[in-house]
Amino acid sequence: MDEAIKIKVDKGEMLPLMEEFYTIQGEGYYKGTAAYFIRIGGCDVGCHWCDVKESWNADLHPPTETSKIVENAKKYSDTIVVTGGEPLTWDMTVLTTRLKEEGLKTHIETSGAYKLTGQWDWICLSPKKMKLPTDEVCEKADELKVIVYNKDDLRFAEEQAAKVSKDCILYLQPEWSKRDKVVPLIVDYVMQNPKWKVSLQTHKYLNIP
Ligand SMILES: C[S@@+](CC[C@H](N)C(=O)[O-])C[C@H]1O[C@@H](n2cnc3c(N)ncnc32)[C@H](O)[C@@H]1O
Ligand SMILES: Nc1nc2[nH]cc(C(=O)O)c2c(=O)[nH]1
Ligand code: SF4
Ligand SMILES: [Mg+2]
Repeated sequence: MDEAIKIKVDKGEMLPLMEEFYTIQGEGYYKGTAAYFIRIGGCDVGCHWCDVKESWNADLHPPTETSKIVENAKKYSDTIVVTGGEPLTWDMTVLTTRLKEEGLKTHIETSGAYKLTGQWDWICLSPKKMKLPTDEVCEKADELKVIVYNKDDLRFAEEQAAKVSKDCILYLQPEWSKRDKVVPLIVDYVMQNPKWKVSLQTHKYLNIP
């Protein structure tokens, strides 16, 4: 990569943009709400069931001026969901400062594995066993969304729930390919442990991005 571009990416003035789209938030607390999604490339957490593996290699996604991303996003929605890849791979300060200057609500989807940067109105923390979330993101998370691939993920979910604030909303979300097997487990678990709620990837049922 050109040295000048690399410097800008390091500062968050440019970001490797994979895709952006206006859709309905499919998951978690804001499920059903229209929002503009900004998907930033780059992730080395390595979830074997990740549904956007094409996002992992940041070099495949064009470094894009952060101000251009914001100028475009503001045309679509007052709620912007920043996802990836793992957005906290990058410094989110410039992106979120500019989004807030435009009066937009900033939401993040993150594993929390890297330093929390940026100003967020809503943090969706989806922790992963391979790279655990930082203490700071656990304290600040508004929702905890644990993906359930097998039974051990319920144990992991409780372990992670012990680290978030008392107001954090707790979700169990079936891993998509295992949904037929794990949905009954989740349903039973939530009835037995009603501090948890079910989250489904409703956009996949609706056939929207
Ligand atoms: C693709 S990730 C990107 C953001 C960030 N890297 C993270 O993992 O939170 C967006 C959300 O999709 C969830 N997710 C990814 N693959 C999934 C799958 N196969 N089934 C269910 N949820 C999945 C993640 O746990 C996360 O909550
Ligand atoms: N509709 C829709 N809702 C989503 N919520 C979180 C998503 C993500 O990939 O981060 C996502 C996504 O990819 N599409
Ligand atoms: S952390 Fe997120 S983007 Fe990275 S591999 Fe896991 S689900 Fe995919
Ligand atoms: Mg998705």
